[in-house]
Amino acid sequence: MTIVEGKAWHQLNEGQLLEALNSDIQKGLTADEAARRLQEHGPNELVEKLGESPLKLLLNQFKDFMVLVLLGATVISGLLGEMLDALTIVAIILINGVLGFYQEYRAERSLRALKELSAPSAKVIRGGEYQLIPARSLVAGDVVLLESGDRVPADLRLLECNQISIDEAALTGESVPVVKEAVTIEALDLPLGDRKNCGYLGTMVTRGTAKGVVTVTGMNTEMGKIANLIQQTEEADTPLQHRLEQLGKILIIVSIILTVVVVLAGILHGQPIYDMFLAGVSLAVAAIPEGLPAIVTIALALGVQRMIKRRAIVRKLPSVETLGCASVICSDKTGTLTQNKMTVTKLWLGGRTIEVTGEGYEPVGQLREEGKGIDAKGDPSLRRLTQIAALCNNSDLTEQEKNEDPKKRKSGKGEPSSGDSKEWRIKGDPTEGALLVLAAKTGLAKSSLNSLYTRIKEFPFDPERKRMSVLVSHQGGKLICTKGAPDLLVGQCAYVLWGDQVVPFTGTIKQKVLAANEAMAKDSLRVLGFAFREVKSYDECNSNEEAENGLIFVGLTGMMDPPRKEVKEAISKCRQAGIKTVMITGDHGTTAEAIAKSLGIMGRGGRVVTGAQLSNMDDDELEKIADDVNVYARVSPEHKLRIVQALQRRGHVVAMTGDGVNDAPAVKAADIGIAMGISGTDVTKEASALILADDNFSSIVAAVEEGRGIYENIRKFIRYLLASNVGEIMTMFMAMMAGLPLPLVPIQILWVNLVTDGLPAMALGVDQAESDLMQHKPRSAKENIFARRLGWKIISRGILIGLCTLGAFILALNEGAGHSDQLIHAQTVAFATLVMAQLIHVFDCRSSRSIFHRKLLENKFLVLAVLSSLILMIAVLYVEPLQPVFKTVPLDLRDWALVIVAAGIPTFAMGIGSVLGTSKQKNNRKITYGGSSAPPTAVR
Ligand SMILES: Nc1ncnc2c1ncn2[C@@H]1O[C@H](COP(=O)(O)OP(=O)(O)OP(=O)(O)O)[C@@H](O)[C@H]1O
Ligand SMILES: [Ca+2]
Repeated sequence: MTIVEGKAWHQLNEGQLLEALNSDIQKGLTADEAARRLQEHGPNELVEKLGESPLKLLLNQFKDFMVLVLLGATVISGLLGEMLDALTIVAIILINGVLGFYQEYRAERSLRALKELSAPSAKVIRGGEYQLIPARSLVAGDVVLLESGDRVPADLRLLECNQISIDEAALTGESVPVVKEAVTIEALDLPLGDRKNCGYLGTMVTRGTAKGVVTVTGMNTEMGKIANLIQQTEEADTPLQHRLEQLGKILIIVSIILTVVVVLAGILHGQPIYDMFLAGVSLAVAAIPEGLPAIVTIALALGVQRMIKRRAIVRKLPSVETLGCASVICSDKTGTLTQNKMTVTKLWLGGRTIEVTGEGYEPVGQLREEGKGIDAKGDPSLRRLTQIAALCNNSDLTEQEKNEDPKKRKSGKGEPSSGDSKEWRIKGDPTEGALLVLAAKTGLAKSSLNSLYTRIKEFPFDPERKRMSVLVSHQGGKLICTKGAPDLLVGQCAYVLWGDQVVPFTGTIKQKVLAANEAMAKDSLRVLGFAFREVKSYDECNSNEEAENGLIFVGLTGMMDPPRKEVKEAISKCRQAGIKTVMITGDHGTTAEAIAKSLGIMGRGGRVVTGAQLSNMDDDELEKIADDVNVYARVSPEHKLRIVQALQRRGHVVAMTGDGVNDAPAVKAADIGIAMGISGTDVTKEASALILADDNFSSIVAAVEEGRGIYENIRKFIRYLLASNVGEIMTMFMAMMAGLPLPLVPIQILWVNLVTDGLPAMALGVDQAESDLMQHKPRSAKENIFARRLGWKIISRGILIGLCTLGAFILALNEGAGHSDQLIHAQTVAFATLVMAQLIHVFDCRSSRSIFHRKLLENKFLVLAVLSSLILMIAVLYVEPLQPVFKTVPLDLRDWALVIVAAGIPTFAMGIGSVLGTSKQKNNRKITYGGSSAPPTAVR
């Protein structure tokens, strides 16, 4: 416990506290002072247990069991006087280790960079101004603002509390949020949970707002004290990584068994024991796909980086895999499907309809009724409406310098800024901003109201009530001003303003209001209602229930919120990909439906379900209809959780967006929880697997696309690596069984493992997606990695590669009968055939169909990798000093003809077969589905 003058932080009163921290509750610290303190005390971070040091990572590469065996083999070769063998093996072990190190190091670094991207921020007052800064640069004495949904960014003493509750479960285990108060507490020894005037790093604000001063930061915080206990939660492997690790273990055992069989068979057929031992060890090393986990991590990490470029930030690596399986995307409407650039275009006031012209936030435009302009000043109900709109409002409308375009700045030769270098901007909620623009168009500025009215209290907006109110006082008295969803607001009104008369809110008038609401909603407008009443004493307004009652209804505003341009295309892409899009919105059903229709979300027979209907359904009923619903409107956040669960019970893999605190449970429950990067709260972000940097629906679809591509790429290189290994083993196995000499010498096997297997496999990890990637149904989350005939392909191509290599070996052996270098020549032919067969086969692995279905040179990395492998092979064959090392002789043109024919067979024979197969399939399909109306099916 940090003690100041013998007292703990919670015991100090405001004056003592600010003095102790040398801060100012109004102005905060100055930027200089904050920088100085940051320098002195260090960043506000929990010191992480360092990841593996690079050196340790490097040494780890040599701990591998097989590498140890290889080293043993080296020692034996050395002892037997085969110095060249020994040196080469050592060199290969070293290169292998360095490559492995590089892979893992890169994977680790990109994962760390990801972590930093989703780092939290803090709202502070510095030098008298509000700022958003990275939480790590907070210092003691900083004045911090908290609001619902925030993560507390350091340990704070709270000095102003506005109905704030904080969930401290992360610290105390207590799951009920603690109500905080800005009081001074006498008692010294209090459990953390009882220190009602403090907030602690890492806890979550569930409602209300507060202002506090940072007392301690980083490892000195309460969370810091227990950080060593909690941060050991290691990054878990993704399910795929886990499965591949198990697969790797099985493959090790199989390879060792096969190797032992090969060695024994060789010895029985009279091969020298030492040769067979070395060959066996090399074969085992080659056959074990030791690089697999690292390549998977790289494929995932690089994919994640591509996603960042497409504005989707992955917080949890396993979600990359789940993304590819998504079958339903549930999305918020406002800001995600639409632009959240609101403009009021229509008003309804006591039976009159008024059009508003002008676009964007510039307060220039006209109000017209039946084609004629109207004078706002002489229109009492209009003035009342704009007054409520501006008072019951937490946003600001300002004219600011345009952010200069960096490109222009370069070319512009310091010209004086022209007239349109300023633009109107909104600080805060666009819905409220649009209302300020409307008020300004009638000549009413919020700033001029502020001098006449004092805000006493606010009943903040919450998505449950769907309205907000303020209590203000002015010379003439006190006023409640309310705005919110009209269908709910009418229930709180007893009177209505009709012209300049206040009359009872009868059933007929209510019907008129609701009809006007519907009519605007049909035009896709977002409709808000406005109401007010005079109050005599503040006692009438202790809670929102008391305050928002017996109100006088004034009118409606309808605002346009255009759909985001890219979204329509993204939605149709989803449809082709067998992914359903569902809109979940707090907005009115008719508005939601109109927008859903314009975006193509509502299919034939689609349904709109409202929150009220949802509340009347039990979970079974919801589950029954869940597949047919396209739009959920006027929902409360807790409905979202039910929707996710219903869809999951229907067998869907659900992606769900959210922004507010109350969305967090649904976001957490979804298979892919998605938080908004701009409008989202910390709580939701922390519950999410994916953050949308631009809040944009199309970024979700981009992420799904990447997710699918990454998975397919992983399958591609698994296919390549394993087929290569099967080929290597089969060559040796069959030769030994047939009593032939060794077709490949150990050093060649090691070379193939290092060069031919390694580089191209990595290039496959970043391969372009196939063109039909988003044209077939999502794969099942339970799908085996070898599904869709991948296992069959691996084994069949592997065996074919082995057969062809062996065939070339036998032909060369027979042809060269009698020559002194007969065997070494045949071995060189086998070596070249194996390498070429793999380098041709790698192009086949890019396609789920055949080599003829992809552009050959599309993947530049692959072309480079294959070229380097080729060059290295040619070097091994033709550079004289290398020949004795790799036991090769130069090949002539006739040899090459044999090599190329033999190496081409596995890929091209199967490729031609598959082309014939596909055309047959196509014909069949036409018959089955009757032409072009065929549903999207996987052509696998
Ligand atoms: N600042 C506000 N003040 C008063 N009422 C509001 C305010 N913002 C929204 N509303 C009302 O509450 C309703 C629900 O708003 P909410 O923010 O929950 O969802 P939304 O923004 O309409 O849509 P989505 O859930 O798709 O983002 C709105 O339709 C509107 O009628
Ligand atoms: Ca290998």
